[in-house]
Amino acid sequence: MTYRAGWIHFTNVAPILDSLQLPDGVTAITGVPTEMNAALLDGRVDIANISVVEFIRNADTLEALPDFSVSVLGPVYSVNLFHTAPLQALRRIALTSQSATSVALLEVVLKERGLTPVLERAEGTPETLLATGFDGVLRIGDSALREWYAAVGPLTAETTMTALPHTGRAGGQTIHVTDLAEEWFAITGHPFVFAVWAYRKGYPPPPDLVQAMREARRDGLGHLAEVARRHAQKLGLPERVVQHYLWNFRYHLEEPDRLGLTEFALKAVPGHAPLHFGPKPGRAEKTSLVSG
Ligand SMILES: C=C(O[C@@H]1C=C(C(=O)O)C=C[C@H]1O)C(=O)O
Repeated sequence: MTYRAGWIHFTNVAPILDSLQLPDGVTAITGVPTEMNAALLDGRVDIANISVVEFIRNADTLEALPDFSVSVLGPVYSVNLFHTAPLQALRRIALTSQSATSVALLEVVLKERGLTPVLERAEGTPETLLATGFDGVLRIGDSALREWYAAVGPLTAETTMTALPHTGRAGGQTIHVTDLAEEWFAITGHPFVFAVWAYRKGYPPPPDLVQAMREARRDGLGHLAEVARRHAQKLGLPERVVQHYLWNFRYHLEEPDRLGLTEFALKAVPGHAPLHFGPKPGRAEKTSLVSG
């Protein structure tokens, strides 16, 4: 029988997915987070790297791989609130329909800061939305990374990504950029987990798929400069920017990531069912970070 995978194929998972060789009997489709969340929940795929908040909301029916995630400690660069007024003064924020986790993270951040702007789903670029009655726009993924860099770049030989300003220009106006993972770090001191690889309980992926994913991740992280070069071209961004962007992710769901996940689950989905993870890989299956 075929085992069906659904991949959110944003650039941030390129170090895992680019060199993944699917074993025989495994098929894959791709889509944005909300599409892959729905595909897993309504049974069109058997495993997907889904929005972590959907994993938490559906903890009674889902389980996740114990050693895979898309996490960061500090800024992420691609989950951004673009705004024209200061954060404290925002009245109306447009939400991307691609995201579940980042919407929930925005709600947590606003609550922690005691802010109550109106949140509405609306599509478009930050420029067009900010010109049509919204004073904040939430964006995720590759387009958010590009829009962030267009507003606050360029990166010069003397600066680093973390030194880039949080204010820039777009469409002739001043734009503030609030990185939601950086906000999370300021509030909690923990990493933020955006995605986990989840499947329906009792229907785990075949071991050769998981092994292939571990090998692909080892290969991707061991050749990060090449992955970054390829994707810099696709994104139309400098290689240094994409290399820093990718190097900054944590893909292993380690103890600090789990602490961040537990805290987010408490804040975003109070009363959720216990979270379940598959068995950790045995010694023989463990893969080191560097290839060779
Ligand atoms: C960091 C990101 O994480 C993604 C954000 C998601 C969401 O907001 O629901 C889901 C999966 C993640 O891979 C990003 O897209 O920029």
